[in-house]
Amino acid sequence: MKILANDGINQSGIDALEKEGFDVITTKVPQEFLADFINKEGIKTLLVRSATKVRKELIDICPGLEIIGRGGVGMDNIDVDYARSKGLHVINTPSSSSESVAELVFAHLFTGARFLQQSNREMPLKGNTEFAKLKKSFEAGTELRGKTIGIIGMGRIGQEVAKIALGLGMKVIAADNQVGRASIKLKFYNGQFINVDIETEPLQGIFKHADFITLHVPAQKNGFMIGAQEFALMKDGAAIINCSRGGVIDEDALLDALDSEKISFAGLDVFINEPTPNEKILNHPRISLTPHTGASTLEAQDRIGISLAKQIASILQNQNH
Ligand SMILES: O=C(O)[C@H](O)COP(=O)(O)O
Repeated sequence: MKILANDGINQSGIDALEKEGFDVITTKVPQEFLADFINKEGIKTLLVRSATKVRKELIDICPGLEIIGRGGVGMDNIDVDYARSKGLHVINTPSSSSESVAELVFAHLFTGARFLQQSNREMPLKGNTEFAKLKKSFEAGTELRGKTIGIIGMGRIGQEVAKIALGLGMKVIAADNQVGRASIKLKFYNGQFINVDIETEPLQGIFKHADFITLHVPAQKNGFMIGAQEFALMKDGAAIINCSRGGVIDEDALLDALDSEKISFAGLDVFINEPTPNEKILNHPRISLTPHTGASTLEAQDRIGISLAKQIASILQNQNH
């Protein structure tokens, strides 16, 4: 049985699938030729990350498709309900990349707090001649320890962020519109068991008290979650990190908030359009940028590949019984 992994899959995933008897094709087929390829090659399982779109139209013209697998968390690139209504299996790997995304949040936080993006841009240009001047311009760095991080969205990734933050000595506050006001139990093991309860609170509390805000929510169906109004409610000099979905933050409002110094810095892994054509975002000295690489670690991609292989094998096993 042939599997097309159109956005790639790590070797561990390929090995695990081949062990189950699959033939894994990793050729990247452009979106416009995808349906033809699937039909011609008799592909029954299509694996994607976030780049390939699996919309109703594709599902309709590929009647042989049986399984759509998303190697990752967000399924906004797949018409999931429609696919399921047509009897297709749609699977994803919701817990495989949480740690990697959480670590990237802190990469952006440390970057912004210690001016790493400016250092990395400016040192090659003027590092030798203006070393002392550059050093002086980065003197207002801040520690994360002792600061308050506001986590919006306390799912798997939000909880991993909370654990790292606590380890760094930060105060954690959180909001989650799925659970409302609730107590979320964090369990972690670092050679000793530690249990910490986080009480979620309304968004307003996060805006008012957080020094750093990080977003861990799905793609928004009803417009931006963070726009000019929300920035206005934040603490002066707060920072914001978005490693969730692009449409969550209004990019124009973010640029205004940065330029008025309301917001000290931002870290963005996701953008309204990807790749982003927004030159102001790309060139802003106080935005740390990554090209949607939250889940792009060897470890996360290994776990993703193995999880997909296990789920596919189990679907087929159930079909054969
Ligand atoms: O939803 C996800 O899992 C992340 O956004 C990662 O997307 P990617 O697989 O395209 O890197």
